[in-house]
Amino acid sequence: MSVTHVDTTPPSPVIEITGLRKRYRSIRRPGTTALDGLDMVVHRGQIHGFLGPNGSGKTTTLRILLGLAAADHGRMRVFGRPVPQCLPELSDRIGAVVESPRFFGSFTARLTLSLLAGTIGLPDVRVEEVLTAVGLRDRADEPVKGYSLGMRQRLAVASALLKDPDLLILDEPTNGMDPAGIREMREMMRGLAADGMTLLVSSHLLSEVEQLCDTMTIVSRGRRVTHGRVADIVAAHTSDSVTVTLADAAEGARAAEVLRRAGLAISGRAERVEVSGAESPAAVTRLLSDKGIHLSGLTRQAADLETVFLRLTGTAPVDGRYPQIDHSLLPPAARSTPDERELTVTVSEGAES
Ligand SMILES: Nc1ncnc2c1ncn2[C@@H]1O[C@H](COP(=O)(O)OP(=O)(O)OP(=O)(O)O)[C@@H](O)[C@H]1O
Repeated sequence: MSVTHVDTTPPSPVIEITGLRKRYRSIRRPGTTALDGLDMVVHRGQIHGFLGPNGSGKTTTLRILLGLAAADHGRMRVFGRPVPQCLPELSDRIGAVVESPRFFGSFTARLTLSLLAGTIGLPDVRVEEVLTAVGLRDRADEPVKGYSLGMRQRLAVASALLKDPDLLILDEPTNGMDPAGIREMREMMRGLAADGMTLLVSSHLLSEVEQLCDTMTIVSRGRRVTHGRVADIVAAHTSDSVTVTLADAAEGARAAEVLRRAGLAISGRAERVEVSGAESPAAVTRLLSDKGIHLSGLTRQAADLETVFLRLTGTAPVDGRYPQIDHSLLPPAARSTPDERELTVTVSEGAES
């Protein structure tokens, strides 16, 4: 009889960042703390949104992760290997568009990619594959100088895809694009994730992250303020209010009276009554049906996403208190005190400003 061993070890995260700190120093001006103990975890197969207002440290984090800048402190692992030390051995597995893409304007996209493919020993068939993946094949023989911003971004993504990476890192990939371009970019990223790629995508727009990403890390002033599944974070900040619609204004008044007597806060008027403080929408339905009042409709009030984002990122972190995490949103296993986390931080030498 053969015995099958099932490996129950959870796969290590694709990206694991702990306590990352970076201060840009200046001789003439006071320095800037860009990262103040940032933590982030990205698991395999996710599209992970890295969300924060302008200046919150997203680009700095991505640059450090890719070895384009050095951290002052912190620990980073990609595919379980420490970086930046192991970046050379990981380079084939990571594609990134972090700096503004620059191309020779008189070259076509096909020529640009073909030259890049040649330098890493890839055949031209790979160029055709990436042109198809980013939806540029029809325009691939036009000079890049005639390309829109969205097309240039797609060309940049195509160049990052040439080596068929397992992890793709994109810094604000839809910046400056029109709605059609944003939609195309989103569909392209979803297609890549569907093929098994892990994506880390930075953005300052919650609505964009909500439409694209499975999970996210929200950062403010160089610290993580919350992280987890996008749907869970949005739900956790959704208002508990519901709007019930009754047959007419008289029925609305009766319903309002019943709900008020049950201790719920009521607003609105006529046949639409807004209720907050109920345990659940079902509790509202039950209270009313017990009194013979029947609803024509019940809607949960949607979260105002931008308000959620501002509430999370608007919290003023206190310097020296690290990290500022919304513990209420973490799964119990992930909760630890800031002090416990501080112990896991190692120092990497060699800061670059
Ligand atoms: N090379 C640099 N020298 C000095 N300060 C810098 C440098 N790069 C970034 N900063 C500062 O570090 C902070 C974080 O900047 P960073 O670009 O990482 O934020 P971001 O979240 O990517 O912002 P954005 O969404 O505007 O791109 C900001 O205060 C920024 O002004």
